Amino acid sequence: MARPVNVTVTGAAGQIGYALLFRIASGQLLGKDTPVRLRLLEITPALKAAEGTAMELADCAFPLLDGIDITDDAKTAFDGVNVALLVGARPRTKGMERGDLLAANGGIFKPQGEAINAGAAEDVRVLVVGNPANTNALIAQSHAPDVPAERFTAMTRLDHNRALSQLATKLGVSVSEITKMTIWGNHSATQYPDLFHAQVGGKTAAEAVNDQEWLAGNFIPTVAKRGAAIIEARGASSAASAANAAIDHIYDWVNGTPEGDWTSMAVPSDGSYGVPEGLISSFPVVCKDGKYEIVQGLEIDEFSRGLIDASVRELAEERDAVRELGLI
Ligand SMILES: NC(=O)C1=CN([C@@H]2O[C@H](COP(=O)(O)OP(=O)(O)OC[C@H]3O[C@@H](n4cnc5c(N)ncnc54)[C@H](O)[C@@H]3O)[C@@H](O)[C@H]2O)C=CC1
Ligand SMILES: O=C([O-])CC(=O)C(=O)O
Repeated sequence: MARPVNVTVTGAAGQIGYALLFRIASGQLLGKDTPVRLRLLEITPALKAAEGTAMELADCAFPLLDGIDITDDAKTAFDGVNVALLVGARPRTKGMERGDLLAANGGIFKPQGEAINAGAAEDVRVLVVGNPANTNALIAQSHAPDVPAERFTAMTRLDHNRALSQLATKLGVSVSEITKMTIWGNHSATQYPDLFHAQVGGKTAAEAVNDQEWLAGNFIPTVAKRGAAIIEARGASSAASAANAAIDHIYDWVNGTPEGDWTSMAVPSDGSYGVPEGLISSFPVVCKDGKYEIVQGLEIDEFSRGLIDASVRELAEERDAVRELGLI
């Protein structure tokens, strides 16, 4: 049996945490041969609830679960961490301005970035789920100068999976018949799900759909606003589907994307496709040998260009706002 991998989950007592931890412990994050040691980071008032979840994890008797530690101290939580899932964040509440939200999250992601810098394992991989995910990842990354920047990523895999599902339903095909879906930009309503490079039945998805009105007026807004639609329907934000996407993101990063396919991850831009260097923006990526690479050379038409630019502009504004607040 391989050596146990240290997986830290922040916000472990929250709703995504509850949907995520059991799947990690059962081997779905890293594979059926890899034991995991879980570290749960919570704020002090939520430690008791995290203990309850840990009791339930114990009651599952997962053979791959090597141990569980619970803490409210970021330094302890990230000491020796191999996979860091940063889920806990400060949600926007009534009357809160955008700047207040960014500042409150800065108070979470700055110390967590510092703790990752201080104690993480050499091979650490970080996925930020907590919103605003891309900018929270940027804050954490900027406080971890000794960790390679590309190890900090943010989650757009839920958007990617939502896009696959919407397209499959429209075309009456299985999601497994669709490859090369891409989400560009920010995990927000400005994101751009791209059907001009997705493939289905030997054509691009845009050709297979052959309905620009549906693509622009229905598909894109449905995917981009799906989070809000779930909140409206469920009375709570997406949790199981978000946990599922986090599992997919890390699993593919570690084990590779399937041959001939790619996935979407928000990663630090190297300037590809005109996205300013350093912004943590969603791109098509291929994962291999435990690393990801941004897919190069895709032709971007005027329609896609405008939508990618708009989402990237929003990311640049968020970066400028956190810079002004002294958070990066
Ligand atoms: N990127 C994506 O696609 C998605 C992101 N999200 C975001 O994920 C985040 C978590 O969602 P839920 O689990 O539903 O929220 P939740 O409110 O149920 O749980 C969040 C947990 O984080 C904890 N927390 C707060 N500050 C913390 C800190 N400094 N350290 C450790 N834990 C801390 C809270 O005590 C709480 O238990 C939210 O920001 C949500 O908007 C949700 C769905 C999709
Ligand atoms: O809006 C939220 O809090 C949840 C979210 O990110 C999503 O479902 O995409």
